[in-house]
Amino acid sequence: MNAPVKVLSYVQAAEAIGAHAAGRPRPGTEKVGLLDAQGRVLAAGVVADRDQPPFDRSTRDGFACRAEDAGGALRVMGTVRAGEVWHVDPLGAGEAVEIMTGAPVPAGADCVVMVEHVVECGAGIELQVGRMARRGENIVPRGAEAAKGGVILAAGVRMTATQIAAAAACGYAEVEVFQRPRVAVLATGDELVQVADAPLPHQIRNSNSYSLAAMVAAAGAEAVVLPVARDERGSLETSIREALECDLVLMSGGVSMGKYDLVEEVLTGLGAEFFFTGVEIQPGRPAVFGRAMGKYFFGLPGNPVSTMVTFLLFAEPMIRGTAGESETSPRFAQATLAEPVKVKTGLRRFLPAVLESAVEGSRVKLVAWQGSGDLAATARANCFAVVPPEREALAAGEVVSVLLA
Ligand SMILES: Nc1nc2c(c(=O)[nH]1)N[C@H]1C(S)=C(S)[C@@H](COP(=O)(O)OP(=O)(O)OC[C@H]3O[C@@H](n4cnc5c(N)ncnc54)[C@H](O)[C@@H]3O)O[C@H]1N2
Ligand code: MOO
Repeated sequence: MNAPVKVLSYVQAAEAIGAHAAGRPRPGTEKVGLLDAQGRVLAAGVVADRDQPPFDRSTRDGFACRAEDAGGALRVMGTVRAGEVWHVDPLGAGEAVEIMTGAPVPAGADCVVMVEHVVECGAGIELQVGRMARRGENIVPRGAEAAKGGVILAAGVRMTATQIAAAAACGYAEVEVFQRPRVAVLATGDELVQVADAPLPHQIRNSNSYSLAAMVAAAGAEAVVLPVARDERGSLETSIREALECDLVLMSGGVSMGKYDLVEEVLTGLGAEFFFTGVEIQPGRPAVFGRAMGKYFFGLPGNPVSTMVTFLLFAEPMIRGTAGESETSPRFAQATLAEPVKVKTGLRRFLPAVLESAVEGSRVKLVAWQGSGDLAATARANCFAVVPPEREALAAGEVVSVLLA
């Protein structure tokens, strides 16, 4: 018995994924050293242990003074450096303290004038002609960045360098993160041989288990790579049952119309429900998403580029949701087409392309390819340019979305 046909638009499929990803139960947690938190998802919020900054902080090397006095000559009472405190009396009228970037502003001062904006005058200093000082200038007040007890990082955030630094600034030597989900990778197909084996002329090396394992790891999960399943009901069912012991299952191949495309049939026999059995995209049209024995699974089309595109669009958001991450959307950017593009309408296209990234006016150029089996061309690409389903011809200079790999 085959699964009911349910073909969605890309937007509908993405919404379905988003809804299921958001509803995942929270994984177990563990504590890890701060540097080991790179790429992990925070399970408990990081809270400011004191005001940030903890004192009124000078943002410039210069002189702390009262703005209302800065029109005249100022007596320099001493120096305060980062790591020091001005313990002498609060600043009075006409007084200044030499101050370094990062030092606490002495009591009584309400601005810092930059050293390059003053001139010496007698025993003191004065502002260069035409310069003004404003109250609060070059000072970040205590607690302006965060108040003591405020949440700096919420649970569900993925930790990269910035979040690690923010946790370090709050005194966290360790953080609580979610355990990594275990994601089964199951390639199917009688034509497949292992990478190290010599293929016969009609055989194909199994590359999908490698692309999937690498992308699963990059998404912050643990890949459990199972032996290739053969296109035979009994052994396929055994392999799928084993895969369903993991938190999430990624299968590749066997989801199209061929006589030996048995993945959906076997899943149906296991009582699976299907959320979609196709998406109006290319590559990746036959992509399948469902749930069996309480576990979500993807049947990703076997063509190597289709496998990767559908992973990025659907499987990765689901992995991120399963990992406890609150933001799960695929990463899209915008760029200008370097050359015109012509395609057939009806499917949203994700075409291998090179993004020439620039501070302004990033450009994207398609890579010539032979379709969704062309791994060699795709290996020269660094993104996929997106062509909306209703567009047949796009002109050079048009802005398009690109899916970042
Ligand atoms: N009559 C139709 N034929 C096809 C349709 C269709 O709608 N009607 N859809 C096409 C599309 S689109 C795709 S994509 C493929 C998807 O096919 P399957 O998911 O069933 O995948 P297979 O047939 O098993 O393999 C397709 C292709 O990919 C190679 N492959 C498979 N697994 C691997 C792997 N692990 N590593 C490397 N390469 C792999 C396989 O050898 C085939 O060349 O169906 C179209 N056909
Ligand atoms: O849509 Mo299939 O994924 O082209 O080759």
